[in-house]
Amino acid sequence: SSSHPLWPEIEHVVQQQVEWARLGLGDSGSGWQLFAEDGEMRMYRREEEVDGMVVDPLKAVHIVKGITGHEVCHYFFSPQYRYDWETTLEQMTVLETISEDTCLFLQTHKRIWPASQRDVIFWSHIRHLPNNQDRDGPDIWTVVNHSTEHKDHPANSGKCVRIFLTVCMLCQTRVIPPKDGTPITRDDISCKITYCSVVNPGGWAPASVLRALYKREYPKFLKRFTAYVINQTKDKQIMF
Ligand SMILES: CCCCCc1ccc(-c2ccc(S(=O)(=O)CCO)cc2)cc1/C=C\c1ccccn1
Repeated sequence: SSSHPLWPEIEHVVQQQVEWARLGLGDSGSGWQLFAEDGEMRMYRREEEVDGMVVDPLKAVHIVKGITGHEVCHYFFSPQYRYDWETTLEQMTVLETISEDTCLFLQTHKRIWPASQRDVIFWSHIRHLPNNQDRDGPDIWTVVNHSTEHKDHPANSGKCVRIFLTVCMLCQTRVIPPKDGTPITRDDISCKITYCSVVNPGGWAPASVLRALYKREYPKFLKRFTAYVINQTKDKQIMF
């Protein structure tokens, strides 16, 4: 609810991330490097370091047929599906359900040798930004995940190194209604996904290890997640 202490930060970060996700990749001078391509999926990163740590921003654009932005955000936000598609997850705890569109998560991720195991605490917020003003404007659904602190789980108190992240899953649904006026089916819909993430690995991790991990894990994650949504929704009513 809007009275929660995190609300002002949630409002600010969501607006900022939606703007960031909707920005194109700029010209080649903006430093974005295409590092993975698979069908309609294109993944870009920028090489950035903070205090000698790799914090490469990532931006992926993918167009997926047969699903809507609402469906993508529903399966990305809802805790009950996460173990089905998040392969690097070891443990997920919902620390607080702030409202039906905002949760607080604690996640520990599988250890990636030779780095030590990581955990993260983040708020997650799902939002529909309808295009009610101009009809042909984009109808957007988004989920923003942004790391935060929690009094019961101080950083680096156990075996895990605390990481920090901001993630935005932004979706625009496209519908091409059948010419003969028959009802819209999944063959008439597609979703343009923009996935942005900045992960600060917390403690030191070798740049080469991190960059190899990102190169391997991010394409796998987005392909697996979108395939999961297609499979979960294929025999269900379309969620617009
Ligand atoms: C040396 C280890 C560096 C840090 C490892 C790591 C931990 C967590 C996370 C991470 C990535 C995406 C999310 S989310 O999009 O919010 C979905 C909800 O789970 C949450 C966490 C990333 C990464 C770093 C790389 C990496 C990249 C894609 C997949 C797996 N690992």
